[in-house]
Amino acid sequence: MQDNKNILVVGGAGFIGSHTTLALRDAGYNVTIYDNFSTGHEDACFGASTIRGELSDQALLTQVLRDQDIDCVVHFAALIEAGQSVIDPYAFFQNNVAATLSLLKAMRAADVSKLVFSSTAAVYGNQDRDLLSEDLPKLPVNPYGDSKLMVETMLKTAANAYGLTSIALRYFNAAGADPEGRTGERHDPETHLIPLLIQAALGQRDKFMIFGTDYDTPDGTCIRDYIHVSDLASGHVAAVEHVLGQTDGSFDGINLGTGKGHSVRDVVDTVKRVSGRDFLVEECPRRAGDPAKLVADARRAQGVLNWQAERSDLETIVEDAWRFFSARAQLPARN
Ligand SMILES: NC(=O)c1ccc[n+]([C@@H]2O[C@H](COP(=O)([O-])OP(=O)(O)OC[C@H]3O[C@@H](n4cnc5c(N)ncnc54)[C@H](O)[C@@H]3O)[C@@H](O)[C@H]2O)c1
Ligand SMILES: O=c1ccn([C@@H]2O[C@H](COP(=O)(O)OP(=O)(O)O[C@H]3O[C@H](CO)[C@@H](O)[C@H](O)[C@H]3O)[C@@H](O)[C@H]2O)c(=O)[nH]1
Repeated sequence: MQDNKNILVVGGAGFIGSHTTLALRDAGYNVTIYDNFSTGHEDACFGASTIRGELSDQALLTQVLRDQDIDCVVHFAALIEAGQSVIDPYAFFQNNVAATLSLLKAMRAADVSKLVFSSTAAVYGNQDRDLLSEDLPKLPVNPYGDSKLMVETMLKTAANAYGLTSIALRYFNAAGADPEGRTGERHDPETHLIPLLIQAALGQRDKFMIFGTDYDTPDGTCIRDYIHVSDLASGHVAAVEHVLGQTDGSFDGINLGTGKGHSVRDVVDTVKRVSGRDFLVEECPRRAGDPAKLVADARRAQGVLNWQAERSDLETIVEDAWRFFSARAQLPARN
């Protein structure tokens, strides 16, 4: 148990942040959430002390870091949709890069030197190999991946210059929901594969569209490595413990994935099977900015963090997400 360590979870009201907040509290940390609630939800903060603020507000962040006596920051706040980043890249560079620099400067001013950062598999782009290991050249194919790689570069330079100790967790495709149903994926508008399929199965959408059936993959659709959000949460707890135990400034980039890939068609079939419902599936042109295949080499996380995915077989991910979405479908409409 980590008594007395204070963690600031920036973007803690969002999908992965809310699950990580629960896991950090279960591990004995004191959590403060900092969020502008642009995509997060107040009822996903679970009574943690919450501050409404912008990632770009360096003065407020410096004050919060000092007042709360923060030992480590976990930074989730970002725009997250790769496809949208092709349409409006400046928004991604502003929110994901420029605003993150404000956070890093606030940490320096407040003398907080430990950080766990949400990076992404999108930094790898298209590579000619089955599994993506951390040492590969980074070749993002969309501005979202570029924006995350820029932050990784800032963290690497800050290790030498200012003694910042950080880990960039490069997660693959986050999915699923808290097994106890306390929180789940609530992006609005939703663009992610599994929630969209479940909404189609629940009759909340009239059809599901496959973006691209002409990729160089066995069934022509994109392949991704789906990782349960509860596994991501435990990966963050392990990363926080790791950086808190380090003394000198350092940077590390570590994959959080399973090492198994599933095509879009595999996921469609799994959602139909788990839900027991059929729905219309339409084949459409590719979505701009989608790499054909992203599957993790997940060994380094095991070696460095003693972490591996426990709940991430596709069936379990879809079952947990299905339970969460079905329960919410029973609730009265909210505005
Ligand atoms: N969802 C995935 O599959 C996935 C995969 C890889 C990496 N990531 C990364 O993980 C992180 C979290 O993703 P998520 O799916 O939980 O997204 P999310 O949109 O649910 O959560 C993001 C949170 O950050 C907050 N936020 C955004 N911009 C902010 C700002 N300028 N100031 C303050 N708060 C702000 C939002 O209100 C929200 O609570 C992101 O950095 C994303 O890039 C996500
Ligand atoms: O209606 C849809 C939605 C998605 N897809 C496909 O499903 C796959 C997964 O798409 P999506 O769920 O949107 O996730 P990604 O675009 O792979 O990006 C997610 O996963 C990345 C890591 O791999 C993260 O960095 C991003 O933040 C996160 O949005 C892709 O091939 C999409 O083309 C469809 O075919 N139809």
